[in-house]
Amino acid sequence: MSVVIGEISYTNIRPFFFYLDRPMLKEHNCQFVPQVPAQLNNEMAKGRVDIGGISSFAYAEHALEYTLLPNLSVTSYGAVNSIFLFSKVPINELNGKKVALTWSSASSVNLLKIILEHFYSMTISYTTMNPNVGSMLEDHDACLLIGDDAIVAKREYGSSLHHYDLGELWFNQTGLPMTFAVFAVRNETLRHHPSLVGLIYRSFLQSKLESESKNYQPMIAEIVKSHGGEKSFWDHYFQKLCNDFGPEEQKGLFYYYQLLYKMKYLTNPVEKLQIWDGAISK
Ligand SMILES: C=C(O[C@@H]1C=C(C(=O)O)C=C[C@H]1O)C(=O)O
Repeated sequence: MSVVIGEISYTNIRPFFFYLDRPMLKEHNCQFVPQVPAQLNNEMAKGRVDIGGISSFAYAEHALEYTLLPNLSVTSYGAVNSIFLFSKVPINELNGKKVALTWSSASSVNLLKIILEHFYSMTISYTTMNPNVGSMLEDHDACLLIGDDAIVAKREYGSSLHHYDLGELWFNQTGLPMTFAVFAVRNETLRHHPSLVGLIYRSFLQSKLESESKNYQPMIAEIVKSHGGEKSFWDHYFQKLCNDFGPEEQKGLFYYYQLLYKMKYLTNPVEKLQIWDGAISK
């Protein structure tokens, strides 16, 4: 039986995948599934993806069925540079208005609800749509995009629309980092394949460390070719993202979960972050 690895199809997850020895992992019966976060969240919930990056919100919905992998995340301390609310009016004029949300996200969609409803005390009407600013704003006052869609939209609409970076709005209100993606494994997979989970974990960690030690340069060279944009943009983007998942990142994430539960966007509270402690020994 193979172990299915979820690979978020956005550039922000690349440091964990760029240096993976894929042929070796495939020999160990691993399979890779590249999809946007909302699809991976769903596939993991259905048991069709076993391990990999998912929206941090999806972990909260399945905290009793999944275990988090330590030291791995997509986190920002302040501006994340790829999660934007684009708006026709300044953000403080959005009360009672209509906001379109990309269907590809879970963490950022719920973070936006915290920001607008809790921090700004607004009532908003939401619609979930394809991530296309033009069609989203036909009938809405603002729209949320994430990942590479948001990076491209910022190039096009950055000077004509108000735009707000959700990582920055969160940090200004809380002083805490925001973790958008975590690495999780289904508890069932961990029970059946503990040593393979260990091998996959160490491979992610090693790829992250190698990416960092090379200052992301070989990876950025590829991204400039495949995605366009200035090298200086990508340098800044990856320098600013934090890929750790230690006590400070966990504190920010836990506070996000507490607010979501209070606002009834989570049915059950997350009592604790269950983090794998067998990572090194297995
Ligand atoms: C930083 C980002 O984080 C992503 C945002 C996610 C979400 O909103 O659910 C999920 C995974 C992350 O890769 C981004 O997409 O720009």
